[in-house]
Amino acid sequence: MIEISGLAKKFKVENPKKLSEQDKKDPRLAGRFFHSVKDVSLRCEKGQVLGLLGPNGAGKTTTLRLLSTALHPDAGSIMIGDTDVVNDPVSARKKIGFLSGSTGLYGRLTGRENIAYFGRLNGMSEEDIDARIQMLGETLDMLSFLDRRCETFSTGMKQKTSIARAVVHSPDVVVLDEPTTGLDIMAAKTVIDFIRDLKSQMIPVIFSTHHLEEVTELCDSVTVIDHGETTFDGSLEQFKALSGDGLHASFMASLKQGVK
Ligand SMILES: Nc1ncnc2c1ncn2[C@@H]1O[C@H](COP(=O)(O)OP(=O)(O)OP(=O)(O)O)[C@@H](O)[C@H]1O
Repeated sequence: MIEISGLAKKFKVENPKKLSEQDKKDPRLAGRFFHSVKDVSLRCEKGQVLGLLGPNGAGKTTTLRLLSTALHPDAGSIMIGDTDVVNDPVSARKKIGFLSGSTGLYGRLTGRENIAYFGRLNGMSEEDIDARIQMLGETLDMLSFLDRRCETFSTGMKQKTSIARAVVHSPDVVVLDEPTTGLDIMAAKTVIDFIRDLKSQMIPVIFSTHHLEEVTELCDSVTVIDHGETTFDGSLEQFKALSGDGLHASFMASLKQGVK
């Protein structure tokens, strides 16, 4: 189970002139600080898939980076089971598989070498790494290109390799930041099937997306973040019930109504 409550994170704005026009007008900008995440709470039970939705700049990536220990929050708590992520990030990191939108692969290493390197960082034996890569290679349909250098990879090949790398150590929970963005239909389907497979193993998954059809297909619960605050956190059924007019209308309603 993953439980986040009252999460907040602000960034010091070094050069206000460099802010985007959207950020300059954003009420989260206060003096020299931009309060990217102001009050985010969510809950994802064992074996559930949670879809994190929100407009551009809402604070989804910042929330997921806080959850994955890449950032330290200013306020709030994050629990994975009985592990306190904020106060014990080293233990928490072993439990989390995190796909960030920005992690690069080592271009001169093969896909297999990139994944194996992370396995070693996580203290896995060579035997376990080999077996795990074989399994992930099959599930993510990567066997045909695993032994090529990553610098030759397509976007889809890179994303599959990044996902395999994120979960090589068999984490208890998986956190994916926009895992299907930029992928073609076949690669996106493989990633969706992979998330479904994690769910069947009772591994909770939190992923951010702008694709509402992925939410219908995969999610048990939905959290909407708007301007750094949770405006909806509930089951897919409750989310659908926000409007009788489809998921897009539910999303719009979740922003307007500020339903908690
Ligand atoms: N290091 C930083 N310094 C200053 N502002 C930041 C920093 N990181 C993020 N922000 C701002 O915080 C806000 C939230 O950003 P974040 O990337 O979390 O949004 P998002 O919901 O993931 O957006 P998108 O859907 O576009 O990926 C944005 O306005 C962004 O410009």
